[in-house]
Amino acid sequence: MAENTPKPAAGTAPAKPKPAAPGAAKPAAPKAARPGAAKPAAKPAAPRAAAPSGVYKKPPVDRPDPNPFKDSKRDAVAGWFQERFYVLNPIIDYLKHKEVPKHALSFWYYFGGLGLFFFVIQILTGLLLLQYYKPTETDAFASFLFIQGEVPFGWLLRQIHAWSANLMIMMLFIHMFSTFFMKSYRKPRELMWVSGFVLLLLSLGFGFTGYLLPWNELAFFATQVGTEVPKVAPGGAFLVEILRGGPEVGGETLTRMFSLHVVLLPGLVMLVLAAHLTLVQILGTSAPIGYKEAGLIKGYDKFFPTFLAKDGIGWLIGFALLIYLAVMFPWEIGVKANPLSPAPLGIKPEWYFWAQFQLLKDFKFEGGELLAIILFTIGGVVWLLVPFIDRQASEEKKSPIFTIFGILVLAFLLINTYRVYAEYSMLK
Ligand code: HEM
Ligand code: HEM
Repeated sequence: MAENTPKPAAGTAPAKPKPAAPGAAKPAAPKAARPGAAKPAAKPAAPRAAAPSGVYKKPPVDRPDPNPFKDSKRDAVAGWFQERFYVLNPIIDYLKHKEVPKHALSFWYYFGGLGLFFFVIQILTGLLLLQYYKPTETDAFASFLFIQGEVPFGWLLRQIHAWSANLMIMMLFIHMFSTFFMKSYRKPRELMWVSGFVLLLLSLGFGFTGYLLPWNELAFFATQVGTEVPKVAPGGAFLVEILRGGPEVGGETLTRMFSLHVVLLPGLVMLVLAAHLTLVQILGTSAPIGYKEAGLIKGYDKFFPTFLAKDGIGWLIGFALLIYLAVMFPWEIGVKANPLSPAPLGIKPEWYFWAQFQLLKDFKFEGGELLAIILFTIGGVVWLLVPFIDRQASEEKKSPIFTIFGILVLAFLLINTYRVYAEYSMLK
């Protein structure tokens, strides 16, 4: 009997129960009243031949058996779920066959998973911080001090949240550039690139909005500088007011940054992330152009469970690094923000905005800031559309021009970031 299969061995998939397809194994014959059904199944199914001639009788509908599993044994957990969610069986079967190619560059496939890992850490620690954090001008810094000094392990939570934010963004940059240089964005993975790019923007938004929350001096003035930027663009003054909740950074800004940080951004990230990860599952992992033809693929790992287990090792290493950094290199607490005091020396944003920050500093001539914003926006749009512009890669042909473009973008980011680092480390 199909439903009554012998007990499957632990770890192996239990034999698939037959879904209640119409007309499947079980004859539809005795259509017993469905439990809970309002009316008993119309009339007992009369044999078709017995219909009096001339009177049209609808043929009986062949409904699925409401419980095709009544005789099955329910002792295997996986089997129990499979009975209830059998419509998902084709998807599970599909995922079981997913494979990840092994080659010299396989190492770079771990960074997307690491970004995901640090994001999960952010959600967990963020929710715990929320139990004590108070997002008001008067209480924010005090609650932040309370978390750091009084709450049991509060200091560790805050340090983990702050370090994991940095590690997450670092992983995303590595993930983005590695997928760029492997040309993983090429057909049919364009939307993986586009959704990934949106995720990077949202994650930068997380960093920007979170930075103000401790309400210390550095965060306050950095947010003032950061929210000032759009002002030079047409309609920018309006955007600045929206961001700040008024003409200046103040309590309203804190409320806005807080709500963006803990409500809007998490919701948006979850949506886009769901799309990104679904695409990862549907389209699978790409291999660099020409690798297969040149015999450079050394084999394949099953995604479930082999690659996932390897991902897990990466997460353990990431976690160890995170705890080490959080304990050994605590982020400073600073002093409470005072909007009336003059801006102290050395105000700068988080490191992941340094390249743009430097560009704005370099373009300090008449109209320069607007030009910098325009250049950056055009650069961002081209970067977003790369999968659609790089036709060569989509035809599985090498596209060295795009590799050079990627190297230039990376060099620009690294050099400008280093310039800010060098300049500001001298101020200390
Ligand atoms: C649902 C997810 C999240 C929640 C509920 C949350 C919540 C919070 C709260 C309550 C604070 C203020 C406490 C404090 O400053 O120590 C905070 C700070 C912060 N958050 Fe989040 N957060 C989340 C996700 C993220 C993500 C994904 C990132 C970055 C990519 C991030 C980056 C930051 C940063 C940089 C700070 C300031 C850290 C500091 O200097 O103390 N957060 N977050
Ligand atoms: C929260 C942010 C992100 C998460 C959690 C994430 C997660 C992942 C994961 C788990 C994979 C599969 C394994 C791998 O190749 O690493 C993947 C693949 C991919 N991601 Fe992301 N990603 C994020 C952001 C990005 C960004 C910023 C980009 C680029 C702009 C991007 C582009 C891609 C592409 C093109 C692939 C396909 C890789 C291939 O098939 O070789 N992702 N992502």
